[in-house]
Amino acid sequence: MKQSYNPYDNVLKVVQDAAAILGYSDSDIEAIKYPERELKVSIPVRMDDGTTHVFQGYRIQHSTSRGPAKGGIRFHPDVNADEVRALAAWMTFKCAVVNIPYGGGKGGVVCDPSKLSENEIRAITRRYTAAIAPLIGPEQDIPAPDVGTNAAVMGWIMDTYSMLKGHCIHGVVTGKPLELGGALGRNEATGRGVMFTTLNILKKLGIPSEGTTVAVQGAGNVGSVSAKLLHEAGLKVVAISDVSGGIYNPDGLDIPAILSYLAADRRNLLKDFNEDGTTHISNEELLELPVTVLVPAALENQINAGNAEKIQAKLIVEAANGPTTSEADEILAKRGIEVVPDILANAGGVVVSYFEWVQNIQSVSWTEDEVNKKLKDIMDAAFESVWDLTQEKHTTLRMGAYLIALKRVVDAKSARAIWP
Ligand SMILES: NC(=O)C1=CN([C@@H]2O[C@H](COP(=O)(O)OP(=O)(O)OC[C@H]3O[C@@H](n4cnc5c(N)ncnc54)[C@H](OP(=O)(O)O)[C@@H]3O)[C@@H](O)[C@H]2O)C=CC1
Ligand SMILES: O=C(O)CCC(=O)C(=O)O
Repeated sequence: MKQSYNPYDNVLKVVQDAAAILGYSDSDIEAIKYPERELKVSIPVRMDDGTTHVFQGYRIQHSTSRGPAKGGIRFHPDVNADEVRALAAWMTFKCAVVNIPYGGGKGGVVCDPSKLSENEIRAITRRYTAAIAPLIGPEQDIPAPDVGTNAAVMGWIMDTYSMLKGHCIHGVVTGKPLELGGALGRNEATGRGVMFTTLNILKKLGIPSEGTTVAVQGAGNVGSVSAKLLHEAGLKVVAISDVSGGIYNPDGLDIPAILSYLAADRRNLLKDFNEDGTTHISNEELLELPVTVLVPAALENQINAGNAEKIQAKLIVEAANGPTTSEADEILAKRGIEVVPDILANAGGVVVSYFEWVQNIQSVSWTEDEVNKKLKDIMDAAFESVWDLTQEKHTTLRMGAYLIALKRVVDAKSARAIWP
């Protein structure tokens, strides 16, 4: 099933369903079905062993109707054009649902960072940046971190772009190191937004947060910060995983100890982590645990027609982009399992990226408290508006989020008279 899965079909389906509810004609949404710009690049790199390897990369701008394209860069072996297209479109709707002045874009390089040295990753980043330089810029398209990339990679992008332009340009990329104009709070922002959203939905459903059980799939930037902040908020994180599999303790995991172990060395894997009361489970088993909240924070297509009937969680908070397929969505809705959609739940990252860009272009800096407070205000307001619309229209939260986002994108296109 995973091989034939095309995430861009998922995007088109939800957009078409939302358009039908909004009463839009095919012409109203025709332009939204096609990414505005797609660039495929070849990236020759001299590897540490002296051989030359040519990596394939992409930068795709789905929409710039509401502002410059915005979205992360993924370094992962499974990167492909349809995945980047879907990720770019999700960015368009994510920025619209939280109402920040951006369109959507995404980039990726087909590579496995776990098998590359730091020198090789830096060489890929520099050559990739040079290749996509005609498309990016603070007013055109602003990359950020995603799977397999981090603040260091963003710093190399900023440096390469600045070298090409002949002067320092902080605002070309967000999620940078603090020394290069990175925003305080950006590293934790996506997970912090996931935590705010989880607390918001629990409150609406009348479930107390204290002691509520959570399973988190993924222990990278988003998974680890989500687990940490949910743990600090009083929830009981009973399972977490990385690419090697997961660990489970029904009495609750020692999240600080696990995160210190993972942070100590990038080669540390959860399959080698042992603690009293903890059992090792697969990523598939983690998704089917008897928990109240499931937080998928790894890749797309994790909850699909093959396992949706087996999900025991009452509530899924999508920290990853596209973890649930359209088929699974229908099954979960019929089973009464609430899904807080990716474009809302994981929007904290791009919201703080927006704050970083605003600070960069104005040459000002905000405190971490200011950033976190403004983030909470935006996440809470977006959640409330989606929740209220969902109640009014009797739809899922995903549909509620798309109704708001699609209307904003169509209104912007129409105000610009993008179609003749
Ligand atoms: N970074 C950001 O700001 C944002 C990210 N997102 C989304 O969140 C998700 C995670 O991104 P991020 O945390 O940045 O990425 P990271 O690269 O930091 O972490 C990815 C995590 O997923 C694990 N993983 C990789 N492959 C698999 C697999 N096949 N099964 C289970 N786990 C796997 C990785 O394990 P290992 O480390 O062992 O390889 C790692 O724990 C993605 O969907 C991304 O698009 C959404 C909004 C913003
Ligand atoms: O911070 C950003 O600009 C985008 C982060 C991202 O790629 C995402 O939200 O999926």
